[in-house]
Amino acid sequence: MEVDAAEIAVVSFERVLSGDDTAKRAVSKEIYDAFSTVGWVYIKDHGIPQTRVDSVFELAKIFFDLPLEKKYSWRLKDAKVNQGYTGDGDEANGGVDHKECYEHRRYNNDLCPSAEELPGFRDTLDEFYGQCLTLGLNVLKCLAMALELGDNFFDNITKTADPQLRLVHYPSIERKILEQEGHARIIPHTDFGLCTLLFQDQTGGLEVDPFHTGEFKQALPIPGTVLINIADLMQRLTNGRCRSTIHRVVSPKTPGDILPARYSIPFFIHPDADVLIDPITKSQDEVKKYEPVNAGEWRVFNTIKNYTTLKGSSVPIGSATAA
Ligand SMILES: O=C(O)CCC(=O)C(=O)O
Ligand SMILES: [Fe+2]
Repeated sequence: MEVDAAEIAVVSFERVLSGDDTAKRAVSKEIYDAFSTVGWVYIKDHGIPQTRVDSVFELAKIFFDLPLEKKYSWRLKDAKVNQGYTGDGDEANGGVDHKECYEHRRYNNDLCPSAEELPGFRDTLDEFYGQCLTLGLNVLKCLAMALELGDNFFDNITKTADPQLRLVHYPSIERKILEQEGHARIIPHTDFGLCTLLFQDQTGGLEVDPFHTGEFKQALPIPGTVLINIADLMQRLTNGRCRSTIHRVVSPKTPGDILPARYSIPFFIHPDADVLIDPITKSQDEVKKYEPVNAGEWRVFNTIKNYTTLKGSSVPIGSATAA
């Protein structure tokens, strides 16, 4: 079945990195327009060198090519930390994902290959992590500007935040396995933090359901860009103004019975654990659409929900969406 491309704006960040205040305001509006409609935007001229992005993709390939036993020596064990390796089948939320991941953190990062085990891995990921965090916070500064929250609003709720840099490998697989009912490379879900930066390779298969009608559209790879999508806590915080939209990864639109492998690199930005996410209303009459939630509890609850291997523990909190 043919699936159209989603209408996701491509916004140049050059005017934010080197422009004046008027230029920044114009970009902020473009970003807000995207976040309040489809919930996704492509950012180009984002300042992270392509050579760096390429080197992280190469390291991901080297890492995932290691024997399974070796990868399991860094196995993610604790949802509160949510760092390390998860094998194919370890993460699922009501369906079957065909993927393996490695999660990298800045403070809690014990389950990371050492320089002896995988030369350059930790250092490169640490640096890339810093670049993603800077870019993400700059994008959030634009959003704060557009929402008139005060430019440092998001800096103030992410001071000790420990976002998660994820390497994802979707192995080459038979089309007929992936296209079974309930199976996908990653099943439909929304992300649950504030927002996600997403670097993808050229394989394709990422799809977004922008208006939750069940009509998925392709979020095509565009070289040199990073996709940014709104996640659940931002939707709650902005009382629904910014939209956390459902997405999935399915078969790429290429012919053949065997699908090629795909790699992607999401970077999930979460607020500080002690922050209360209470919807911000713009007038006295505006009704809050969501209950306040504690950001730390929210993250742990949703992580546990996603990992089939971590289901033992539980954290009392209201219902939430996936991945
Ligand atoms: O691989 C992708 O393009 C999307 C990954 C994703 O949605 C996620 O990890 O939450
Ligand atoms: Fe996602």
